[in-house]
Amino acid sequence: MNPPVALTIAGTDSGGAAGTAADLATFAALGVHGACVITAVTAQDTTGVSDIHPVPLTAIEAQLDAVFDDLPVAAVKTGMLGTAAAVEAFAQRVVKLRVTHGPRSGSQPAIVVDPVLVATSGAVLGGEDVRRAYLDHLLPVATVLTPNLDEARALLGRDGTPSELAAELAAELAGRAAGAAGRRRVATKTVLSSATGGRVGLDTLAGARGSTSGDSGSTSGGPAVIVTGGDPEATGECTDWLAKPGETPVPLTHPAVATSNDHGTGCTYSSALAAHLAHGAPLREAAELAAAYVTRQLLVSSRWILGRGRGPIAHTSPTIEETA
Ligand SMILES: Nc1ncnc2c1ncn2[C@@H]1O[C@H](COP(=O)(O)OP(=O)(O)O)[C@@H](O)[C@H]1O
Ligand SMILES: Cc1ncc(COP(=O)(O)OP(=O)(O)O)c(N)n1
Repeated sequence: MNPPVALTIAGTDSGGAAGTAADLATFAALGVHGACVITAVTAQDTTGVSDIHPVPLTAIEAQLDAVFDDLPVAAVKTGMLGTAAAVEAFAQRVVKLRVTHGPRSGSQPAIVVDPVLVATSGAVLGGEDVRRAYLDHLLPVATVLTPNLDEARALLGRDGTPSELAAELAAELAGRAAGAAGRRRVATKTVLSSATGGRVGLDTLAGARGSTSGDSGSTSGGPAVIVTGGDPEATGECTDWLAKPGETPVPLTHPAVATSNDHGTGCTYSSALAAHLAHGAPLREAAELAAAYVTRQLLVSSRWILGRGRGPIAHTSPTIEETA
């Protein structure tokens, strides 16, 4: 039987901790075939990022064409997109997929957006124009986004508790999704109407709204939001907050691992989430399974001494570790 397919759209990390290295290893560990679209090449190690080389937009588009024209992608995870143009191009692709397939065809991928802006080392991986492009274009059409606390604060431009930030982001994006859907509905109707001699299916119009079916994401037209992190050192626990538009945020708590080897944790979490969605898990269950996977991998690497800075979260096979 074929495995589900997940796609990562992200940058490389030459140190093998974050970016596509983390994403593809996580997909493989969770029984998913991983495809990858590279957006940027970074020179990076456990101490920081020393160089960033963005991939030209035409090459990103060509990679997207190659994957979507050939593979049945069940989930997409976006990581470092690097430029506002790349963010916008992928957002347009998502809208096109929804218009082409319709919301109830079963062939629409879940879209997990890790809105990467700054690495733990402090390196800027996306500037103000990228932040704006996320808000204006990609986040409103996502299934779920997974900002850490700093990213949630940056996206909203204000501070708050993690649960407040999650709820406010979900509300803000639901508003933007509704506004964008209205504009797209008019444009789509015009385009499809002329292409079909006036016949426009209701499913097609609903698909252009960016809503998601089932429980892979939100229920009312905007993305779900998971603000990750919490304060593990203070409490011995990590709490991620899951918010869906119009619903009270839900705390998802798991044990914290005492470790400084956590480089790549956010990438690993969002990829694990995409992998479980690709297997068909409902969103909350996928989030809990993703946190459990991250916790296990942080435990595996907690005693490693690799590199001069914050070492990598483990991407080794748990089976090999457990039998060593
Ligand atoms: N020390 C830790 N022990 C267990 N889980 C952790 C730890 N640190 C982060 N996590 C979990 O890893 C996932 C990614 O979170 P986060 O660290 O906020 O990402 P990022 O690397 O983007 O800052 C979340 O589920 C979070 O709860
Ligand atoms: C190429 C690349 N993409 C993303 C990140 C950020 O990684 P993340 O897992 O969110 O967190 P850090 O541990 O790096 O802060 C990255 N560093 N490089």
